[in-house]
Amino acid sequence: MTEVMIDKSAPETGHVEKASIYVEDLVIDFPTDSAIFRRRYMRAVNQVSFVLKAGEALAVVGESGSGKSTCARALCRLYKPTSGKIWLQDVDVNEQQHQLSQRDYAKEVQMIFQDPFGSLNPVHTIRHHLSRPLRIHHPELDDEQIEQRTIEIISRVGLSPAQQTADKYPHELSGGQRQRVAIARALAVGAKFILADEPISMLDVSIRLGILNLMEDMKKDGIGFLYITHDIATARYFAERTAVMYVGHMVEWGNSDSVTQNPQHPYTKLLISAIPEPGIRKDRKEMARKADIPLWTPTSVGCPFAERCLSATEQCKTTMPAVTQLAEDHFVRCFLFE
Ligand SMILES: Nc1ncnc2c1ncn2[C@@H]1O[C@H](COP(=O)(O)OP(=O)(O)OP(=O)(O)O)[C@@H](O)[C@H]1O
Repeated sequence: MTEVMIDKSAPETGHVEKASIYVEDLVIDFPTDSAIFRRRYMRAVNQVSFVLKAGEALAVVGESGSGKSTCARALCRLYKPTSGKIWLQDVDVNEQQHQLSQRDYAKEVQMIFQDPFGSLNPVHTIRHHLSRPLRIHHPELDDEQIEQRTIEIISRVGLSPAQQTADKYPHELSGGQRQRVAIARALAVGAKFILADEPISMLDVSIRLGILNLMEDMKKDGIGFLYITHDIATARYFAERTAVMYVGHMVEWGNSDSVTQNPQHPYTKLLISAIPEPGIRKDRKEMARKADIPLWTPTSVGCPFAERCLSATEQCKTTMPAVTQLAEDHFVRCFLFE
């Protein structure tokens, strides 16, 4: 696999110099029935574009069902895009002709999940969980080197004493320790990108920061993160850039400080209003209309937030707003800014 970095400019993501994983107009439809003819579909992801860069994090925030995990799964090649492209460096990862093997791809891109226990095998020790990917992805290493690397990686993710941890089984570790093992496994593979799907949401509040700080350290080693979260406050803490998704659409994105400190899209404002602040009572009823989250289909039109938006006009119900650039790295899809 070639290591050449491509130079692409992503119209929807601003100033992109050295793209690493580049997602262009990603669309993912899922069938909603099993009819052979006239099968109906829902559109889980619609025209999403973004770039993941080495050594940086992009946070994707939004409510449940907004298409965050579907994007990550498509990046892992678990779902094939209905349309749109995903590039790893200069390779189209879904290109049939020069098909990148899953093993080569997994070496670059790994996913970690909300529930680390679900991705660890209860009958195997931590040593087994880490030495196996080392053996598969680094066949040049002998047994002694594999043991040495295993212990190094366990220490690297902050689990000590490393030798004793290696002998433990997943059930003997706490939730936070298990998430560190999941991260260690991505390191054992040698992944350059980690797709972290709500990696701290199931953990005790007291240990969440430790995991975020570990991932922050890994950015310094050049690892790029897609950080999926409901929690816009941690997005700002951990990620350089933030994209806000609603019903499969990216509605606002850019530099995390701008998006979270100076939100412009009515939906981003609503999300931020949901962050609890001690001593301040907020009335979210004033921020949006009560309406069901729409089921988006390939034939849906307009802005997905129109039904809930207090500023919506007739135009919002029939036409998708274009992208407006608000600042050097701050973009929004909303007629209020056109
Ligand atoms: N394999 C699938 N088959 C059919 N529909 C799916 C599938 N995966 C996801 N969906 C639907 O796609 C939409 C987006 O789901 P997705 O899991 O990506 O959202 P999310 O933002 O990650 O939500 P959460 O935060 O709850 O994980 C949802 O309506 C979901 O029901």
